[in-house]
Amino acid sequence: MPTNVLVAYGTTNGSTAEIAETIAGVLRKEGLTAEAVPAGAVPDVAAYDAVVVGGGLYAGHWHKAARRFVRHHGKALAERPLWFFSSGPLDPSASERDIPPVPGVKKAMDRLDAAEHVTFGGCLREGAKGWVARMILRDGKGGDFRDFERIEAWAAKIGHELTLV
Ligand SMILES: Cc1cc2nc3c(=O)[nH]c(=O)nc-3n(C[C@H](O)[C@H](O)[C@H](O)COP(=O)(O)O)c2cc1C
Repeated sequence: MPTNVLVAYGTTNGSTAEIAETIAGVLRKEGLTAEAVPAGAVPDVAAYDAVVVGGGLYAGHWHKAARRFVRHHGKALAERPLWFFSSGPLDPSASERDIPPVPGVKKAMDRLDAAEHVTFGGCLREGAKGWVARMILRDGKGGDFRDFERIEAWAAKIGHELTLV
């Protein structure tokens, strides 16, 4: 049976979900079984051999659903190959240099022995929830800074690492 990978994500406005779907799609192309699922909708990770967890960044923290997910499933996650990603910066910085995980995510990485963390650019579009989002958009500071080439390359690397096991 092919390795079964869960890509769990925490999102408010859907852009992290699209990153997670892209990662799962690349892993499937690599011959693995993979699905992207909202972190809050995963009751159990027992069926998965490896896990990727991603969250949108909000005020210096991972999205709440991603934080809860790693807290609730910590023991099982620590027993599996594990990767983290964040999606946040609304500028090209994430494509230009490595942006380290926010402190809470770094702590979870150390605790659960995650293999790697990557920060991808974020996305904020018209219709985003909340008054802060509306203010950012009003100031012309929104946009889509996700680098799907980089996302796909990262997913392919995970796929290779899992098929080597
Ligand atoms: C209220 C608010 C707070 C944010 N805080 C951060 C932040 O602390 N760091 C960051 O890099 N991006 C921040 N962002 C940008 C979001 O992380 C970005 O829009 C991300 O793509 C959202 O993911 P989602 O669409 O999956 O919810 C913030 C956006 C909003 C609207």
